[in-house]
Amino acid sequence: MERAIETRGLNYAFGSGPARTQVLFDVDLTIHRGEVIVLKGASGSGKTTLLTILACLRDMQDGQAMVLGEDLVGASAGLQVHIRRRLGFIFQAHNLHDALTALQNVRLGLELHGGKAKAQWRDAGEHLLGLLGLEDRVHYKPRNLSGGQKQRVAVARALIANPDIVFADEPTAALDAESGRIVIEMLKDLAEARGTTSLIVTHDERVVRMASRVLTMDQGRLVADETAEKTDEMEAG
Ligand SMILES: Nc1ncnc2c1ncn2[C@@H]1O[C@H](COP(=O)(O)OP(=O)(O)OP(=O)(O)O)[C@@H](O)[C@H]1O
Repeated sequence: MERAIETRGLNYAFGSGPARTQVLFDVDLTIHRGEVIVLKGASGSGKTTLLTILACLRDMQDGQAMVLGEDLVGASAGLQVHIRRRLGFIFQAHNLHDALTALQNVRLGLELHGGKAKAQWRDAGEHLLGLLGLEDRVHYKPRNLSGGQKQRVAVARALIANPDIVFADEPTAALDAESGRIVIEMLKDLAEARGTTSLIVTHDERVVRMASRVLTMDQGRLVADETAEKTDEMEAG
């Protein structure tokens, strides 16, 4: 199976000199295409730090990491941008643009990519917003949307450009149970249909139960790696 993410001996520290605090220790991780993975662990255990390194939002310091076949060690700013174009981001602070409607905000997710033809993005954007239960909010501006609705717009924006890996940090925190389930189901459908990989940092037990694999961090180390039993299908081959 093709690898989406691979790390070996990854270490990371904040600060320098006497203020230096190491927050990631010797992280070894292999994630294949099409896996929907939850990363959990106590507050401060290093989940967000690991996520932002793998998402090329933070420079590597020590160890090895490959993302989508590209080496992050010594990666130039240009290479980091190239990798980031193949990623989707769903963060808690959804950062929607106030002056734009829901649909226009979703379009922003494409501007870095320039992938889809103009006529298509609109349909794709409306389709995604519809799947997320926002068909009657397509032309609303963020100030007229609830927190959970804004979060769903951010999900659509992250997915519009067909990313190879989706990085999500507490994507369901602002959502009710049903909306949260829909978002995770979408990520699972994309995994199935396109081999999209998702790495989801969450404390939400409902999300943990839906993941195909659950990684647990404790004080900067990966301490557990559990694969959910496949009950409804057999592994091909
Ligand atoms: N910019 C920073 N400067 C210094 N220390 C930081 C910085 N960002 C995070 N840390 C520290 O690194 C450690 C790991 O933080 P991180 O945000 O990765 O944890 P987390 O597992 O995502 O926590 P949470 O579940 O609360 O979001 C914590 O001790 C935190 O205080």
